[in-house]
Amino acid sequence: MFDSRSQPITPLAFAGLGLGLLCWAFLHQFRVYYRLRHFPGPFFARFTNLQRVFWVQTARSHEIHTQMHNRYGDFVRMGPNMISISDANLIPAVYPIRPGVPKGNFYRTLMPYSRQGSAMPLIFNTRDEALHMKLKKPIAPIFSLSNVLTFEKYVDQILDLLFTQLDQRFVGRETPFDLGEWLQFFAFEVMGTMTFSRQYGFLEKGCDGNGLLGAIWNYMKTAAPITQIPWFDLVWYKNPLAAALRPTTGMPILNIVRSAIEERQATLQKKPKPKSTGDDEAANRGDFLSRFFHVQMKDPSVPPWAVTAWTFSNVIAGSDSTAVVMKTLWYNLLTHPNSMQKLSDELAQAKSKITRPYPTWTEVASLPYLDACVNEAIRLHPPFCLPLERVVPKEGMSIGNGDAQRFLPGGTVIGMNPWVVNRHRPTFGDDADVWRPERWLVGADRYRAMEGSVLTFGAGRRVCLGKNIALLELKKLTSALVLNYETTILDAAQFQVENRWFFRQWDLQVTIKRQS
Ligand code: HEM
Repeated sequence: MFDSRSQPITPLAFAGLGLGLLCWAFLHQFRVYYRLRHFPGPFFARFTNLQRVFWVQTARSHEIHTQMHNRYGDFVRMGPNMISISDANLIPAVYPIRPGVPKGNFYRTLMPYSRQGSAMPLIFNTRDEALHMKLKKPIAPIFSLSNVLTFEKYVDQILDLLFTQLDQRFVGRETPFDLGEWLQFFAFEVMGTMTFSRQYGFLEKGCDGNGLLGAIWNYMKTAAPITQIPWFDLVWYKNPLAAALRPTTGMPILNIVRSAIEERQATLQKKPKPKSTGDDEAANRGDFLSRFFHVQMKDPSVPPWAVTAWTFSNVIAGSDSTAVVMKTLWYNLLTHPNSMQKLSDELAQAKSKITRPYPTWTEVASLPYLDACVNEAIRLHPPFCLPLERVVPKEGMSIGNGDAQRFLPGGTVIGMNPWVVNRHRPTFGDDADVWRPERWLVGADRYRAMEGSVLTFGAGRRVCLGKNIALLELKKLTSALVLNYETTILDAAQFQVENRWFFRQWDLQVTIKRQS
């Protein structure tokens, strides 16, 4: 009888095995190269994603992606299996409302990972379309505009805190300070208060005292290069051995969320249980956390960890992103005195009386110039600036019209970079790179066309859930600041940007006085 254990492995067998592996690797690489050979792109992108990693590490990948599209056209092969698309008209094809074009592994790298458990899926990062619906459907109504307005009182509360601090620390002292940092503090405090009625203390202390903001930035910076080679995430970060040996980057944020939830759970347990779960009205007067608990109580199909996932989503997706747009908006208002003057005149001459010191949403929501400035800032500086990746369904799909139509085989990763799309010249004009709010004031049809072509909030099935909250904050904060303060930028050249997938800015040094 043949006994394999007794057969020594000969050098010849080794050589055969090595040769077999080499052939397999070669054929695999050739197949990967061949599938997308029709798409133009930089040479190395046909064979490796490392170039994409390198681009991210330069912190200027938005510029590199723009150059690539200028050079190669609307469809660019940026990796062996990745096609980047730049034509704003193709947004509905790449990001359809229907299911079937799920998010790619890019998003797995953005899942928080803890030592206790595995990666936590959030509405934002889950690739599983059924789970996405399960998480999103029960809470989507909370984010509708009418519901969001029930959170307006929280914005006023934080505006009050911001103004008190600005008055005490900077007004009348000619002391320069980083307005960008204070806008970030503001956005975080608003989300913390709306979400779990807690302030982090950034505004009161005037700094990132507990290191939360640093931790979030670190989390984004660590994840950014890995998003381009997601397999590496499993080897280097998301496995029990790696997690046991070093702290995971998402931990401090999760800890704050968990402690707020535990505190609330303890309070709820002390209270007498309601006779029915039907008191929607009472629950909907509270913060997000009370509404999330209410939703969970009413719907047994909601997973037990959903409240943590929803709460974490609010903190991580809703604070820094809004702050980034605020910073761009303020940088541009301060460096374009003409825009500042127009906005100030609009507020002064508004037909309906504007409440001081904090205008209400109803008073400012439809002021055309304010709206144009907000839209222009949203267009010019998207806070998430790498292609938002999706996976082509296995039957493949055709994208584009006429001669420009391309067939993408199943499994191909496709995506559009909001920075590139928002500067699509045929859509936004030849001056797409510059601040010009007036482009939004040329009629309803043009406005709608441009609005549908801005990718800052994503699009389709996975479009941002918190857009109404962001707009509420942006319009209220901007109008309140313009009405109450006279702000002067010190040195516009100091303002810097850094794109690590999350695309943030630094150093918006200003001085302020109270408006006379
Ligand atoms: C100016 C501010 C904001 C910007 C630019 C922004 C941008 C985005 C983008 C680009 C996406 C989709 C990403 C993709 O396709 O991969 C997204 C999704 C999401 N955003 Fe926002 N966001 C902002 C504010 C907020 C706020 C304030 C909240 C919540 C309070 C929020 C919650 C979410 C959630 C839950 C999703 C996931 C939606 C889904 O997958 O169904 N965002 N956001």
